[in-house]
Amino acid sequence: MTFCLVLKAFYTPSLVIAIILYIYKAITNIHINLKTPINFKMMQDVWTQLGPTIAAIMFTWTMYQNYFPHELRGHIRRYTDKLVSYFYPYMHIIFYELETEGWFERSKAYVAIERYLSKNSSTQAKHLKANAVKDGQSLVLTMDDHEEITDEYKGEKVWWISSQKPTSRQIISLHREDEKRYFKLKFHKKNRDLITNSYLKYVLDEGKAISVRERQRKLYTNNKGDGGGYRYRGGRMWSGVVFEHPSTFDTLAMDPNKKQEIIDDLETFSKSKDYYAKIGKAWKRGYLLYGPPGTGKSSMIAAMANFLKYDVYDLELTSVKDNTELRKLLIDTTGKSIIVIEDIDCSLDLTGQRETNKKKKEEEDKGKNEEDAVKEKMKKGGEVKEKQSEVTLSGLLNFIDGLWSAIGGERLIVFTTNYVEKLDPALIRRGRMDKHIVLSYCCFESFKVLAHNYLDVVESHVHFPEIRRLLEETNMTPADVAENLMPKSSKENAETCLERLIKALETAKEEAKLKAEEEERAKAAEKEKEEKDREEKKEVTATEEAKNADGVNEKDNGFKENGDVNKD
Ligand SMILES: Nc1ncnc2c1ncn2[C@@H]1O[C@H](COP(=O)(O)OP(=O)(O)OP(=O)(O)O)[C@@H](O)[C@H]1O
Ligand SMILES: [Mg+2]
Repeated sequence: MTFCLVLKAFYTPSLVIAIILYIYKAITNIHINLKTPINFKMMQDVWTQLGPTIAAIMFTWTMYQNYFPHELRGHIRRYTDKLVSYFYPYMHIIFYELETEGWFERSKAYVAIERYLSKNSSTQAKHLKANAVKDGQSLVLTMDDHEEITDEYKGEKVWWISSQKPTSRQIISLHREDEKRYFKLKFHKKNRDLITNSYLKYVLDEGKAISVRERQRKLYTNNKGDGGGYRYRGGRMWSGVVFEHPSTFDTLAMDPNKKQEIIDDLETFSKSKDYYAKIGKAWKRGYLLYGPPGTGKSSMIAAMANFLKYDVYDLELTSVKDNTELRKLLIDTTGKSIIVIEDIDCSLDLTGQRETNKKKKEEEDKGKNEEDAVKEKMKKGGEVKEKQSEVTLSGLLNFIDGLWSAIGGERLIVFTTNYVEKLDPALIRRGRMDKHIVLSYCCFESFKVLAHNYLDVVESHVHFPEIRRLLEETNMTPADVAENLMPKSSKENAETCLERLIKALETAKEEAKLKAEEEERAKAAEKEKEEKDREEKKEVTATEEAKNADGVNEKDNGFKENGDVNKD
Protein backbone atom coordinates (compact mmCIF):
# COMPACT_ATOMS: atom_id res chain seq x y z
CA MET A 1 0.00 0.00 0.00
CA THR A 2 2.76 2.42 0.98
CA PHE A 3 4.53 1.63 -2.30
CA CYS A 4 1.36 2.40 -4.18
CA LEU A 5 1.04 5.68 -2.37
CA VAL A 6 4.64 6.59 -3.15
CA LEU A 7 4.02 5.64 -6.75
CA LYS A 8 1.03 7.86 -6.84
CA ALA A 9 2.94 10.66 -5.21
CA PHE A 10 5.26 11.43 -8.07
CA TYR A 11 4.15 14.95 -8.20
CA THR A 12 3.06 17.23 -5.41
CA PRO A 13 -0.75 17.24 -5.83
CA SER A 14 -0.70 13.45 -5.85
CA LEU A 15 1.36 13.50 -2.68
CA VAL A 16 -1.35 15.49 -0.95
CA ILE A 17 -4.00 13.06 -2.19
CA ALA A 18 -1.92 10.17 -0.94
CA ILE A 19 -1.68 11.66 2.55
CA ILE A 20 -5.41 12.30 2.68
CA LEU A 21 -6.11 8.72 1.58
CA TYR A 22 -3.76 7.42 4.23
CA ILE A 23 -5.47 9.42 7.01
CA TYR A 24 -8.84 8.22 5.82
CA LYS A 25 -7.66 4.62 5.81
CA ALA A 26 -6.14 4.95 9.28
CA ILE A 27 -9.38 6.35 10.70
CA THR A 28 -11.58 3.70 9.08
CA ASN A 29 -9.22 0.98 10.32
CA ILE A 30 -9.48 2.20 13.88
CA HIS A 31 -13.22 2.59 13.50
CA ILE A 32 -13.58 -0.98 12.21
CA ASN A 33 -11.14 -2.48 14.73
CA LEU A 34 -12.49 -0.82 17.86
CA LYS A 35 -16.13 -0.63 16.72
CA THR A 36 -16.34 2.58 18.66
CA PRO A 37 -17.22 6.11 17.57
CA ILE A 38 -14.26 8.34 16.66
CA ASN A 39 -13.17 10.48 19.60
CA PHE A 40 -10.26 12.70 20.60
CA LYS A 41 -8.17 9.77 21.87
CA MET A 42 -8.58 8.06 18.51
CA MET A 43 -7.45 11.14 16.63
CA GLN A 44 -4.37 11.25 18.80
CA ASP A 45 -3.63 7.65 17.83
CA VAL A 46 -4.09 8.46 14.19
CA TRP A 47 -1.64 11.31 14.35
CA THR A 48 0.84 9.15 16.26
CA GLN A 49 0.70 6.56 13.48
CA LEU A 50 0.61 9.15 10.74
CA GLY A 51 3.67 11.18 11.75
CA PRO A 52 6.35 8.57 10.95
CA THR A 53 4.52 7.48 7.78
CA ILE A 54 4.39 11.02 6.39
CA ALA A 55 8.03 11.47 7.30
CA ALA A 56 8.82 8.23 5.43
CA ILE A 57 6.87 9.37 2.38
CA MET A 58 8.59 12.73 2.33
CA PHE A 59 11.97 11.10 2.68
CA THR A 60 11.26 8.67 -0.15
CA TRP A 61 9.96 11.53 -2.30
CA THR A 62 13.12 13.61 -1.74
CA MET A 63 15.33 10.60 -2.47
CA TYR A 64 13.34 9.89 -5.59
CA GLN A 65 13.63 13.47 -6.81
CA ASN A 66 17.31 13.81 -6.07
CA TYR A 67 18.73 10.44 -6.99
CA PHE A 68 16.50 8.91 -9.62
CA PRO A 69 17.91 9.59 -13.08
CA HIS A 70 15.87 12.09 -15.07
CA GLU A 71 15.04 9.66 -17.91
CA LEU A 72 13.96 6.99 -15.47
CA ARG A 73 11.64 9.44 -13.76
CA GLY A 74 10.19 10.28 -17.15
CA HIS A 75 9.50 6.61 -17.83
CA ILE A 76 7.94 6.06 -14.42
CA ARG A 77 5.78 9.12 -14.84
CA ARG A 78 4.61 7.99 -18.26
CA TYR A 79 3.63 4.56 -16.97
CA THR A 80 1.92 5.99 -13.90
CA ASP A 81 -0.03 8.37 -16.08
CA LYS A 82 -1.09 5.45 -18.27
CA LEU A 83 -2.12 3.48 -15.23
CA VAL A 84 -4.08 6.39 -13.80
CA SER A 85 -5.71 7.25 -17.14
CA TYR A 86 -6.90 3.65 -17.42
CA PHE A 87 -9.21 4.16 -14.48
CA TYR A 88 -9.63 7.93 -14.74
CA PRO A 89 -12.52 8.90 -17.10
CA TYR A 90 -11.57 12.53 -17.68
CA MET A 91 -9.30 14.34 -20.11
CA HIS A 92 -7.42 17.62 -19.64
CA ILE A 93 -6.36 20.36 -21.99
CA ILE A 94 -4.00 23.05 -20.73
CA PHE A 95 -3.87 26.63 -22.03
CA TYR A 96 -0.84 28.57 -20.82
CA GLU A 97 -1.04 32.30 -20.34
CA LEU A 98 2.30 33.18 -21.90
CA GLU A 99 3.43 32.33 -25.39
CA THR A 100 6.62 30.30 -25.18
CA GLU A 101 7.89 31.74 -28.43
CA GLY A 102 8.76 35.37 -28.99
CA TRP A 103 8.62 37.82 -26.13
CA PHE A 104 6.40 35.92 -23.73
CA GLU A 105 3.31 37.78 -24.80
CA ARG A 106 -0.07 36.73 -23.44
CA SER A 107 -1.51 33.94 -25.50
CA LYS A 108 -4.54 35.01 -27.54
CA ALA A 109 -6.30 31.75 -26.67
CA TYR A 110 -5.75 32.34 -22.95
CA VAL A 111 -7.09 35.89 -23.16
CA ALA A 112 -10.15 34.73 -25.10
CA ILE A 113 -10.85 31.96 -22.55
CA GLU A 114 -10.41 34.45 -19.71
CA ARG A 115 -13.03 36.73 -21.24
CA TYR A 116 -15.35 33.83 -21.97
CA LEU A 117 -15.13 32.54 -18.41
CA SER A 118 -15.54 35.96 -16.81
CA LYS A 119 -19.33 35.62 -16.60
CA ASN A 120 -19.27 32.18 -14.98
CA SER A 121 -16.33 33.18 -12.80
CA SER A 122 -18.13 36.10 -11.26
CA THR A 123 -21.08 33.88 -10.30
CA GLN A 124 -19.25 30.69 -9.29
CA ALA A 125 -15.71 31.39 -8.06
CA LYS A 126 -15.04 32.37 -4.46
CA HIS A 127 -11.78 34.17 -5.20
CA LEU A 128 -11.72 36.57 -8.09
CA LYS A 129 -9.12 38.70 -9.82
CA ALA A 130 -10.03 42.09 -11.27
CA ASN A 131 -8.33 43.36 -14.43
CA ALA A 132 -8.86 46.88 -15.71
CA VAL A 133 -9.93 47.26 -19.34
CA LYS A 134 -11.02 50.20 -21.53
CA ASP A 135 -8.11 52.28 -20.23
CA GLY A 136 -9.15 51.67 -16.64
CA GLN A 137 -12.80 52.57 -17.16
CA SER A 138 -14.20 49.12 -16.41
CA LEU A 139 -13.20 45.86 -14.76
CA VAL A 140 -13.16 42.26 -15.93
CA LEU A 141 -13.53 39.70 -13.16
CA THR A 142 -11.77 36.37 -13.57
CA MET A 143 -11.30 33.45 -11.21
CA ASP A 144 -8.17 33.47 -9.10
CA ASP A 145 -5.63 30.64 -9.04
CA HIS A 146 -6.78 27.21 -7.83
CA GLU A 147 -10.42 28.02 -8.42
CA GLU A 148 -12.67 25.71 -10.37
CA ILE A 149 -15.85 26.58 -12.23
CA THR A 150 -18.19 24.59 -14.41
CA ASP A 151 -19.66 25.25 -17.81
CA GLU A 152 -22.22 23.43 -19.90
CA TYR A 153 -22.18 22.92 -23.66
CA LYS A 154 -24.91 21.05 -25.55
CA GLY A 155 -25.97 19.36 -22.32
CA GLU A 156 -22.43 18.20 -21.39
CA LYS A 157 -20.62 19.46 -18.34
CA VAL A 158 -17.01 20.66 -18.40
CA TRP A 159 -14.74 22.05 -15.70
CA TRP A 160 -12.33 24.94 -15.95
CA ILE A 161 -9.53 25.18 -13.40
CA SER A 162 -7.22 28.13 -13.04
CA SER A 163 -3.76 27.34 -11.78
CA GLN A 164 -0.09 28.10 -12.08
CA LYS A 165 3.21 26.32 -11.84
CA PRO A 166 6.65 27.75 -11.19
CA THR A 167 8.81 28.13 -14.28
CA SER A 168 12.48 27.36 -14.47
CA ARG A 169 14.45 30.02 -12.62
CA GLN A 170 16.81 30.34 -15.56
CA ILE A 171 14.07 31.99 -17.63
CA ILE A 172 14.09 35.74 -17.34
CA SER A 173 10.45 36.61 -17.17
CA LEU A 174 9.36 40.02 -18.37
CA HIS A 175 5.96 39.34 -16.96
CA ARG A 176 4.82 40.41 -13.56
CA GLU A 177 5.41 37.02 -11.92
CA ASP A 178 7.87 34.25 -12.48
CA GLU A 179 5.11 31.67 -12.77
CA LYS A 180 3.38 29.87 -15.57
CA ARG A 181 -0.29 30.52 -15.22
CA TYR A 182 -2.72 28.31 -17.07
CA PHE A 183 -6.32 27.26 -17.51
CA LYS A 184 -7.06 23.55 -17.40
CA LEU A 185 -10.14 22.27 -19.17
CA LYS A 186 -11.43 18.98 -17.79
CA PHE A 187 -14.08 16.95 -19.60
CA HIS A 188 -15.29 13.38 -19.91
CA LYS A 189 -13.46 11.17 -22.41
CA LYS A 190 -16.69 10.41 -24.23
CA ASN A 191 -17.02 14.10 -25.18
CA ARG A 192 -13.62 14.28 -26.79
CA ASP A 193 -14.92 15.04 -30.30
CA LEU A 194 -17.52 17.50 -29.11
CA ILE A 195 -14.98 19.44 -27.09
CA THR A 196 -12.10 19.48 -29.55
CA ASN A 197 -14.15 20.02 -32.69
CA SER A 198 -16.84 22.33 -31.49
CA TYR A 199 -16.69 23.58 -27.89
CA LEU A 200 -13.18 25.03 -28.09
CA LYS A 201 -13.98 26.99 -31.25
CA TYR A 202 -17.15 28.24 -29.60
CA VAL A 203 -15.23 29.37 -26.49
CA LEU A 204 -12.54 31.17 -28.49
CA ASP A 205 -15.08 32.89 -30.80
CA GLU A 206 -17.26 33.95 -27.89
CA GLY A 207 -14.24 35.19 -25.92
CA LYS A 208 -13.01 37.23 -28.87
CA ALA A 209 -16.49 38.64 -29.46
CA ILE A 210 -16.74 39.70 -25.79
CA SER A 211 -13.30 41.36 -26.01
CA VAL A 212 -14.36 43.25 -29.13
CA ARG A 213 -17.70 44.27 -27.60
CA GLU A 214 -16.10 45.55 -24.43
CA ARG A 215 -12.94 47.07 -25.87
CA GLN A 216 -12.22 50.79 -25.85
CA ARG A 217 -12.89 51.85 -29.40
CA LYS A 218 -10.45 54.14 -31.14
CA LEU A 219 -10.45 56.87 -33.75
CA TYR A 220 -7.26 56.72 -35.81
CA THR A 221 -5.69 59.09 -38.25
CA ASN A 222 -2.73 58.40 -40.51
CA ASN A 223 0.63 59.90 -39.62
CA LYS A 224 2.53 61.75 -42.26
CA GLY A 225 5.40 59.57 -43.42
CA ASP A 226 8.41 60.15 -45.61
CA GLY A 227 7.61 57.02 -47.57
CA GLY A 228 11.02 55.54 -46.81
CA GLY A 229 10.07 53.59 -43.72
CA TYR A 230 10.61 56.21 -41.02
CA ARG A 231 7.50 57.67 -39.57
CA TYR A 232 6.61 59.95 -36.75
CA ARG A 233 5.05 58.69 -33.55
CA GLY A 234 7.20 55.70 -32.74
CA GLY A 235 7.11 54.15 -36.19
CA ARG A 236 3.35 53.73 -36.24
CA MET A 237 1.38 54.50 -39.37
CA TRP A 238 -1.79 55.38 -37.48
CA SER A 239 -2.19 57.26 -34.24
CA GLY A 240 -5.39 56.89 -32.29
CA VAL A 241 -7.45 58.47 -29.58
CA VAL A 242 -10.44 57.08 -27.72
CA PHE A 243 -13.53 57.25 -29.94
CA GLU A 244 -16.22 59.05 -28.02
CA HIS A 245 -18.56 60.54 -30.62
CA PRO A 246 -22.09 60.47 -29.15
CA SER A 247 -23.96 60.29 -32.46
CA THR A 248 -26.27 57.29 -32.83
CA PHE A 249 -29.05 56.33 -35.21
CA ASP A 250 -31.48 57.60 -32.58
CA THR A 251 -29.99 61.09 -32.68
CA LEU A 252 -29.65 61.12 -36.47
CA ALA A 253 -32.36 63.12 -38.19
CA MET A 254 -33.48 61.50 -41.42
CA ASP A 255 -36.41 59.73 -43.01
CA PRO A 256 -37.23 56.79 -40.67
CA ASN A 257 -37.65 54.31 -43.53
CA LYS A 258 -34.30 55.22 -45.00
CA LYS A 259 -32.71 55.02 -41.58
CA GLN A 260 -34.13 51.55 -40.95
CA GLU A 261 -32.90 50.41 -44.35
CA ILE A 262 -29.35 51.48 -43.45
CA ILE A 263 -29.52 49.83 -40.02
CA ASP A 264 -30.72 46.57 -41.61
CA ASP A 265 -27.99 46.75 -44.20
CA LEU A 266 -25.29 47.21 -41.55
CA GLU A 267 -26.69 44.45 -39.39
CA THR A 268 -26.85 42.01 -42.28
CA PHE A 269 -23.30 42.87 -43.27
CA SER A 270 -21.90 42.31 -39.78
CA LYS A 271 -23.48 38.85 -39.58
CA SER A 272 -22.56 37.70 -43.08
CA LYS A 273 -19.05 36.33 -42.67
CA ASP A 274 -20.01 32.89 -43.96
CA TYR A 275 -22.17 34.29 -46.73
CA TYR A 276 -19.33 36.45 -48.08
CA ALA A 277 -17.03 33.42 -47.95
CA LYS A 278 -19.63 31.36 -49.81
CA ILE A 279 -20.02 33.85 -52.65
CA GLY A 280 -16.25 34.40 -52.87
CA LYS A 281 -16.32 38.06 -51.97
CA ALA A 282 -14.05 39.89 -49.51
CA TRP A 283 -15.98 40.72 -46.31
CA LYS A 284 -16.18 44.45 -46.80
CA ARG A 285 -18.76 46.98 -47.92
CA GLY A 286 -18.49 50.42 -49.43
CA TYR A 287 -20.76 53.34 -48.54
CA LEU A 288 -20.91 56.60 -50.43
CA LEU A 289 -22.51 59.40 -48.42
CA TYR A 290 -23.24 62.54 -50.38
CA GLY A 291 -25.20 65.71 -49.91
CA PRO A 292 -24.82 69.40 -49.07
CA PRO A 293 -22.66 70.51 -46.11
CA GLY A 294 -24.31 70.09 -42.72
CA THR A 295 -26.70 67.30 -43.65
CA GLY A 296 -25.17 64.70 -41.32
CA LYS A 297 -22.58 62.74 -43.31
CA SER A 298 -19.96 62.76 -40.56
CA SER A 299 -22.65 62.22 -37.92
CA MET A 300 -23.82 59.14 -39.82
CA ILE A 301 -20.30 57.66 -39.86
CA ALA A 302 -20.11 58.08 -36.08
CA ALA A 303 -23.56 56.50 -35.73
CA MET A 304 -22.46 53.55 -37.88
CA ALA A 305 -19.32 53.05 -35.77
CA ASN A 306 -21.33 53.19 -32.55
CA PHE A 307 -23.94 50.82 -33.91
CA LEU A 308 -21.47 48.17 -35.08
CA LYS A 309 -18.95 48.89 -32.30
CA TYR A 310 -16.18 49.36 -34.86
CA ASP A 311 -13.00 51.45 -34.75
CA VAL A 312 -12.73 54.36 -37.16
CA TYR A 313 -9.72 55.00 -39.41
CA ASP A 314 -9.99 58.53 -40.76
CA LEU A 315 -7.71 58.51 -43.80
CA GLU A 316 -6.25 61.85 -44.84
CA LEU A 317 -5.35 61.10 -48.45
CA THR A 318 -3.26 64.20 -49.00
CA SER A 319 -0.80 63.01 -46.33
CA VAL A 320 -0.24 59.70 -48.10
CA LYS A 321 2.90 59.80 -50.18
CA ASP A 322 2.07 57.25 -52.84
CA ASN A 323 0.14 54.10 -53.69
CA THR A 324 2.61 51.86 -51.84
CA GLU A 325 2.11 53.84 -48.66
CA LEU A 326 -1.64 53.69 -49.14
CA ARG A 327 -1.44 49.89 -49.31
CA LYS A 328 0.71 49.75 -46.18
CA LEU A 329 -1.83 51.89 -44.35
CA LEU A 330 -4.56 49.49 -45.37
CA ILE A 331 -2.59 46.48 -44.13
CA ASP A 332 -2.03 48.25 -40.82
CA THR A 333 -5.75 48.56 -40.08
CA THR A 334 -7.63 45.94 -38.10
CA GLY A 335 -10.91 44.18 -38.84
CA LYS A 336 -14.16 45.48 -37.37
CA SER A 337 -13.38 48.96 -38.53
CA ILE A 338 -14.61 51.76 -40.76
CA ILE A 339 -12.11 53.38 -43.09
CA VAL A 340 -13.29 56.87 -43.88
CA ILE A 341 -12.18 59.25 -46.60
CA GLU A 342 -14.05 62.51 -46.07
CA ASP A 343 -14.62 64.96 -48.91
CA ILE A 344 -13.13 62.58 -51.45
CA ASP A 345 -13.64 65.14 -54.23
CA CYS A 346 -11.27 67.55 -52.47
CA SER A 347 -8.71 64.99 -51.31
CA LEU A 348 -6.83 64.55 -54.56
CA ASP A 349 -7.41 65.32 -58.19
CA LEU A 350 -9.14 62.03 -58.83
CA THR A 351 -11.56 63.29 -61.39
CA GLY A 352 -11.27 62.25 -64.97
CA GLN A 353 -7.95 60.50 -64.59
CA ARG A 354 -9.28 57.73 -66.76
CA GLU A 355 -10.12 60.03 -69.66
CA THR A 356 -6.96 59.44 -71.61
CA ASN A 357 -7.67 61.06 -74.92
CA LYS A 358 -4.65 62.38 -76.65
CA LYS A 359 -5.41 66.04 -76.29
CA LYS A 360 -5.87 65.74 -72.56
CA LYS A 361 -2.61 63.85 -72.21
CA GLU A 362 -0.77 66.46 -74.20
CA GLU A 363 -2.21 69.18 -72.01
CA GLU A 364 -1.21 67.26 -68.92
CA ASP A 365 2.32 66.77 -70.22
CA LYS A 366 2.57 70.44 -70.98
CA GLY A 367 1.29 71.29 -67.53
CA LYS A 368 3.72 68.84 -65.99
CA ASN A 369 6.67 70.40 -67.74
CA GLU A 370 5.63 73.81 -66.51
CA GLU A 371 5.13 72.47 -63.01
CA ASP A 372 8.56 70.83 -63.08
CA ALA A 373 10.11 74.06 -64.21
CA VAL A 374 8.46 75.95 -61.34
CA LYS A 375 9.61 73.32 -58.85
CA GLU A 376 13.15 73.48 -60.20
CA LYS A 377 13.08 77.24 -59.89
CA MET A 378 11.84 77.05 -56.32
CA LYS A 379 14.54 74.58 -55.39
CA LYS A 380 17.23 76.81 -56.82
CA GLY A 381 15.83 79.73 -54.90
CA GLY A 382 15.91 77.68 -51.69
CA GLU A 383 12.12 77.44 -51.50
CA VAL A 384 11.43 73.74 -51.16
CA LYS A 385 7.69 73.23 -51.10
CA GLU A 386 6.20 70.23 -49.33
CA LYS A 387 5.89 67.17 -51.58
CA GLN A 388 2.50 66.54 -53.13
CA SER A 389 0.76 63.22 -52.73
CA GLU A 390 1.34 60.85 -55.63
CA VAL A 391 -1.65 58.65 -54.92
CA THR A 392 -3.47 57.94 -58.15
CA LEU A 393 -7.00 56.94 -58.92
CA SER A 394 -5.86 53.43 -59.80
CA GLY A 395 -4.06 53.23 -56.44
CA LEU A 396 -7.26 54.20 -54.70
CA LEU A 397 -9.31 51.73 -56.70
CA ASN A 398 -6.91 48.97 -55.67
CA PHE A 399 -7.12 50.17 -52.08
CA ILE A 400 -10.86 49.69 -52.14
CA ASP A 401 -11.17 46.37 -53.89
CA GLY A 402 -7.76 45.09 -54.90
CA LEU A 403 -6.31 41.86 -53.56
CA TRP A 404 -5.05 43.57 -50.41
CA SER A 405 -8.45 44.86 -49.47
CA ALA A 406 -9.53 41.39 -48.32
CA ILE A 407 -7.00 41.35 -45.46
CA GLY A 408 -8.54 41.52 -42.00
CA GLY A 409 -12.17 41.29 -43.12
CA GLU A 410 -15.27 42.93 -41.66
CA ARG A 411 -14.51 46.41 -42.86
CA LEU A 412 -16.59 49.28 -44.12
CA ILE A 413 -15.10 51.83 -46.49
CA VAL A 414 -16.96 55.13 -46.43
CA PHE A 415 -16.49 58.08 -48.76
CA THR A 416 -18.21 61.39 -48.22
CA THR A 417 -18.61 64.18 -50.73
CA ASN A 418 -20.63 67.30 -51.35
CA TYR A 419 -20.35 66.90 -55.13
CA VAL A 420 -21.00 63.36 -56.23
CA GLU A 421 -21.06 64.36 -59.90
CA LYS A 422 -17.38 65.34 -59.70
CA LEU A 423 -16.27 61.79 -58.91
CA ASP A 424 -15.01 59.31 -61.45
CA PRO A 425 -17.73 56.73 -62.12
CA ALA A 426 -15.17 53.93 -61.63
CA LEU A 427 -14.63 55.06 -58.06
CA ILE A 428 -18.24 54.86 -57.04
CA ARG A 429 -19.55 51.98 -59.10
CA ARG A 430 -21.44 49.25 -57.23
CA GLY A 431 -19.00 46.69 -55.86
CA ARG A 432 -16.70 49.48 -54.77
CA MET A 433 -19.25 51.79 -53.21
CA ASP A 434 -22.07 49.29 -52.74
CA LYS A 435 -24.56 51.61 -51.13
CA HIS A 436 -25.11 55.22 -52.15
CA ILE A 437 -26.84 57.29 -49.48
CA VAL A 438 -27.98 60.79 -50.17
CA LEU A 439 -28.28 63.05 -47.16
CA SER A 440 -30.38 66.00 -48.00
CA TYR A 441 -32.11 69.05 -46.57
CA CYS A 442 -34.24 68.71 -43.50
CA CYS A 443 -37.67 67.22 -44.09
CA PHE A 444 -40.51 67.25 -41.57
CA GLU A 445 -39.72 63.71 -40.37
CA SER A 446 -36.09 64.69 -39.72
CA PHE A 447 -37.26 67.83 -37.94
CA LYS A 448 -39.41 65.73 -35.59
CA VAL A 449 -36.33 63.71 -34.57
CA LEU A 450 -34.42 66.91 -33.87
CA ALA A 451 -37.35 68.43 -31.94
CA HIS A 452 -37.48 65.29 -29.83
CA ASN A 453 -33.72 65.27 -29.20
CA TYR A 454 -33.19 68.97 -28.65
CA LEU A 455 -36.45 70.04 -26.97
CA ASP A 456 -38.08 66.83 -25.75
CA VAL A 457 -41.13 67.66 -27.86
CA VAL A 458 -42.34 64.17 -28.60
CA GLU A 459 -45.69 64.01 -30.32
CA SER A 460 -46.93 67.28 -31.66
CA HIS A 461 -46.89 71.00 -31.11
CA VAL A 462 -49.02 73.91 -32.20
CA HIS A 463 -46.16 75.21 -34.37
CA PHE A 464 -45.61 71.91 -36.17
CA PRO A 465 -48.04 72.50 -39.11
CA GLU A 466 -46.41 75.83 -39.94
CA ILE A 467 -42.92 74.36 -39.68
CA ARG A 468 -44.00 71.49 -41.93
CA ARG A 469 -45.25 73.93 -44.59
CA LEU A 470 -42.09 76.04 -44.39
CA LEU A 471 -39.81 73.00 -44.61
CA GLU A 472 -41.65 71.91 -47.76
CA GLU A 473 -41.24 75.37 -49.27
CA THR A 474 -37.61 76.01 -48.40
CA ASN A 475 -34.30 74.19 -48.04
CA MET A 476 -32.61 74.20 -44.66
CA THR A 477 -29.91 71.74 -43.57
CA PRO A 478 -30.41 69.67 -40.40
CA ALA A 479 -27.34 71.48 -39.00
CA ASP A 480 -29.14 74.84 -39.32
CA VAL A 481 -32.41 73.48 -37.96
CA ALA A 482 -30.54 71.97 -35.02
CA GLU A 483 -28.78 75.25 -34.29
CA ASN A 484 -32.12 77.08 -34.15
CA LEU A 485 -33.63 74.45 -31.89
CA MET A 486 -30.84 74.59 -29.37
CA PRO A 487 -31.74 76.73 -26.30
CA LYS A 488 -29.26 79.57 -25.94
CA SER A 489 -30.04 80.41 -22.33
CA SER A 490 -31.85 78.88 -19.39
CA LYS A 491 -34.79 81.20 -20.09
CA GLU A 492 -35.49 79.70 -23.50
CA ASN A 493 -38.00 76.90 -23.78
CA ALA A 494 -39.45 74.78 -26.60
CA GLU A 495 -41.87 77.54 -27.56
CA THR A 496 -39.17 80.19 -28.06
CA CYS A 497 -36.88 77.82 -29.91
CA LEU A 498 -39.61 76.71 -32.31
CA GLU A 499 -40.57 80.35 -32.92
CA ARG A 500 -36.93 81.13 -33.69
CA LEU A 501 -36.88 78.27 -36.16
CA ILE A 502 -40.03 79.58 -37.86
CA LYS A 503 -38.41 83.00 -38.22
CA ALA A 504 -35.22 81.48 -39.58
CA LEU A 505 -37.23 79.42 -42.08
CA GLU A 506 -39.15 82.48 -43.21
CA THR A 507 -35.91 84.43 -43.64
CA ALA A 508 -34.40 81.50 -45.55
CA LYS A 509 -37.49 81.37 -47.74
CA GLU A 510 -37.31 85.10 -48.42
CA GLU A 511 -33.60 84.91 -49.20
CA ALA A 512 -34.16 81.94 -51.50
CA LYS A 513 -36.90 83.89 -53.29
CA LEU A 514 -34.65 86.94 -53.73
CA LYS A 515 -31.82 84.72 -54.88
CA ALA A 516 -34.08 82.99 -57.37
CA GLU A 517 -35.27 86.37 -58.69
CA GLU A 518 -31.67 87.55 -58.90
CA GLU A 519 -30.73 84.42 -60.77
CA GLU A 520 -33.72 84.83 -63.05
CA ARG A 521 -32.65 88.39 -63.79
CA ALA A 522 -29.07 87.32 -64.39
CA LYS A 523 -30.29 84.57 -66.71
CA ALA A 524 -32.51 86.98 -68.64
CA ALA A 525 -29.63 89.45 -68.94
CA GLU A 526 -27.38 86.67 -70.15
CA LYS A 527 -29.97 85.59 -72.68
CA GLU A 528 -30.42 89.15 -73.87
CA LYS A 529 -26.69 89.56 -74.23
CA GLU A 530 -26.44 86.33 -76.16
CA GLU A 531 -29.27 87.48 -78.43
CA LYS A 532 -27.55 90.79 -78.98
CA ASP A 533 -24.23 89.11 -79.72
CA ARG A 534 -25.94 86.81 -82.17
CA GLU A 535 -27.58 89.77 -83.93
CA GLU A 536 -24.29 91.61 -84.09
CA LYS A 537 -22.57 88.56 -85.44
CA LYS A 538 -25.29 88.19 -88.05
CA GLU A 539 -24.84 91.79 -89.13
CA VAL A 540 -21.07 91.43 -89.34
CA THR A 541 -21.41 88.27 -91.42
CA ALA A 542 -23.92 89.92 -93.72
CA THR A 543 -21.62 92.93 -94.26
CA GLU A 544 -18.63 90.67 -94.91
CA GLU A 545 -20.61 88.61 -97.37
CA ALA A 546 -21.76 91.76 -99.17
CA LYS A 547 -18.18 93.00 -99.32
CA ASN A 548 -16.98 89.68 -100.66
CA ALA A 549 -19.72 89.70 -103.27
CA ASP A 550 -18.67 93.20 -104.40
CA GLY A 551 -15.05 92.10 -104.64
CA VAL A 552 -15.98 89.12 -106.87
CA ASN A 553 -18.02 91.33 -109.19
CA GLU A 554 -15.17 93.81 -109.52
CA LYS A 555 -12.78 90.96 -110.33
CA ASP A 556 -15.14 89.56 -112.93
CA ASN A 557 -15.39 92.93 -114.54
CA GLY A 558 -11.63 93.25 -114.52
CA PHE A 559 -11.23 89.84 -116.17
CA LYS A 560 -13.68 90.81 -118.78
CA GLU A 561 -11.82 94.02 -119.46
CA ASN A 562 -8.46 92.20 -119.51
CA GLY A 563 -9.91 89.57 -121.84
CA ASP A 564 -10.95 92.21 -124.17
CA VAL A 565 -7.50 93.78 -124.09
CA ASN A 566 -5.77 90.46 -124.79
CA LYS A 567 -8.14 89.79 -127.56
CA ASP A 568 -7.11 93.04 -129.06
N1 LIG B 1 -29.03 64.46 -40.07
C1 LIG B 1 -28.63 65.02 -38.92
N2 LIG B 1 -29.10 64.56 -37.75
C2 LIG B 1 -28.72 65.10 -36.59
N3 LIG B 1 -27.85 66.12 -36.50
C3 LIG B 1 -27.36 66.61 -37.63
C4 LIG B 1 -27.72 66.08 -38.90
N4 LIG B 1 -27.06 66.76 -39.84
C5 LIG B 1 -26.33 67.67 -39.21
N5 LIG B 1 -26.50 67.59 -37.88
C6 LIG B 1 -25.86 68.47 -36.90
O1 LIG B 1 -25.03 69.35 -37.60
C7 LIG B 1 -23.66 69.18 -37.28
C8 LIG B 1 -22.87 69.04 -38.57
O2 LIG B 1 -23.20 67.82 -39.17
P1 LIG B 1 -22.15 66.92 -39.95
O3 LIG B 1 -20.77 67.28 -39.59
O4 LIG B 1 -22.54 65.51 -39.76
O5 LIG B 1 -22.44 67.37 -41.43
P2 LIG B 1 -21.70 66.93 -42.75
O6 LIG B 1 -22.74 66.50 -43.71
O7 LIG B 1 -20.62 65.98 -42.46
O8 LIG B 1 -21.09 68.30 -43.26
P3 LIG B 1 -19.82 68.54 -44.22
O9 LIG B 1 -20.22 68.14 -45.60
O10 LIG B 1 -19.58 70.00 -44.12
O11 LIG B 1 -18.71 67.74 -43.68
C9 LIG B 1 -23.57 67.96 -36.43
O12 LIG B 1 -22.74 68.18 -35.34
C10 LIG B 1 -24.98 67.70 -35.96
O13 LIG B 1 -25.15 68.26 -34.69
MG1 LIG C 1 -18.53 66.08 -42.55
